[in-house]
Amino acid sequence: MIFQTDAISKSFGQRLVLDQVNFGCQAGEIKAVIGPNGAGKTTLFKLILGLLRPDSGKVHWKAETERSVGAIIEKPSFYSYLNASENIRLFGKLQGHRINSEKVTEILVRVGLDPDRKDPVRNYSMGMKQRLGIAIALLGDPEVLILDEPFSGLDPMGIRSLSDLLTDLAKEEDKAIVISSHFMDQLIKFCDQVSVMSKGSIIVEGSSYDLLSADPKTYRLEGPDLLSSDVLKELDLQVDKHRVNVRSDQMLMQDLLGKLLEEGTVITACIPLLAIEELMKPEQ
Ligand SMILES: Nc1ncnc2c1ncn2[C@@H]1O[C@H](COP(=O)(O)OP(=O)(O)OP(=O)(O)O)[C@@H](O)[C@H]1O
Repeated sequence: MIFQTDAISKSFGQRLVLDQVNFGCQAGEIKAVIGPNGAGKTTLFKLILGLLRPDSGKVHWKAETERSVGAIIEKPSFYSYLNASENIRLFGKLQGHRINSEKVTEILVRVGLDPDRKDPVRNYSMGMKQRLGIAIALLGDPEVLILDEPFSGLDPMGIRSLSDLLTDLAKEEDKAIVISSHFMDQLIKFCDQVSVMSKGSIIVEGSSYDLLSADPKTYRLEGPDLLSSDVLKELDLQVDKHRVNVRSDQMLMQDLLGKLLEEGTVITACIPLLAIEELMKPEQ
C-alpha cells in the first residue's frame, strides 16, 4: 500500500463522522469510495491528505512517497479569468515547479485539453474544468491522486472519457487513484476496488466484479405510463408515471412482466438494482 489508514475516527462536536476507518490504496490501483451525502467521504480524504487531524487512529504512508499527492477536494479550483495554459504556469510556480511551454502543452494534451485554446477557463464545460483540475493535480507528478467527485456534473460521454483518462493514469503511469461518488454505476466499470461508506463506516468492500455479482433484490421498471396499470395498482407500490421499484420477494419478476404485457402496459426497461444501493440511504 502507498498509504493506509489505521482505524481513523473523526468527530465534529458531538457528531461522529468517521468511525475507525481502515482504507488504503496501492500503486496502479483505482479505488472508489461511494456513499450518499454526508457519509464521510470528503472527511476521509481530508484526513488522508493531512488537511484534518484524526481524533484517533493514524494514516501511514510508504516512507519515500510521503505526501506525493495531487488532489481535488470538493471541486477543482483555478483562476477562471485566466486560460488553461496560464493556470498551469501559475499553479506550477505556486507549487515550486519549473514549467516551460513544452511541459504546459504536454500536460494539457495528457488530460485531453486543447493547448492552443486561449479563452478564459470560465468558458469551459464542466468536463473540461474537471480535466484542468486533474492537470493541476498532476503538476508535481504525484504517486497518488485523490479526486472528490470528479464526475459530478458530467454527461455520460464526459464520464466515459474521464474514466478512460484515469484508467490510463493508473495503468500506464502506475498512479494510485482514489475517487468518490454518489453513484455506483459511474465507477464500477473501471474501478478495481469499491468501498461503500455509510454513516462514517465502510459497510461493504470488494472488487467491482464481486459487487456486481451481488444478488439483486429490487428491480426498477420503466415505461411511458405506469400510472394507468391496474396490475401495479394492485401491488400497493409507490408508482410514478415513468418508474416503479419492485422487490423480487413481492412477486416473481417474470410473472409480473407477463401480467403487464397481458394488460398492455409498455415496459421499456427492467433494471436490477444492487443490494448495495439499498444500503446507501442518505444520512439524516
Ligand atoms: N468542518 C465541519 N464541521 C462540522 N461538521 C462537518 C464538517 N465537515 C463535515 N462535517 C459533517 O460531517 C459529515 C460528513 O461530511 P462529508 O463532507 O465528509 O460527507 P460526504 O460523504 O463527502 O458528503 P457529500 O457526498 O455530500 O460530499 C456531514 O454530516 C457534515 O455535515
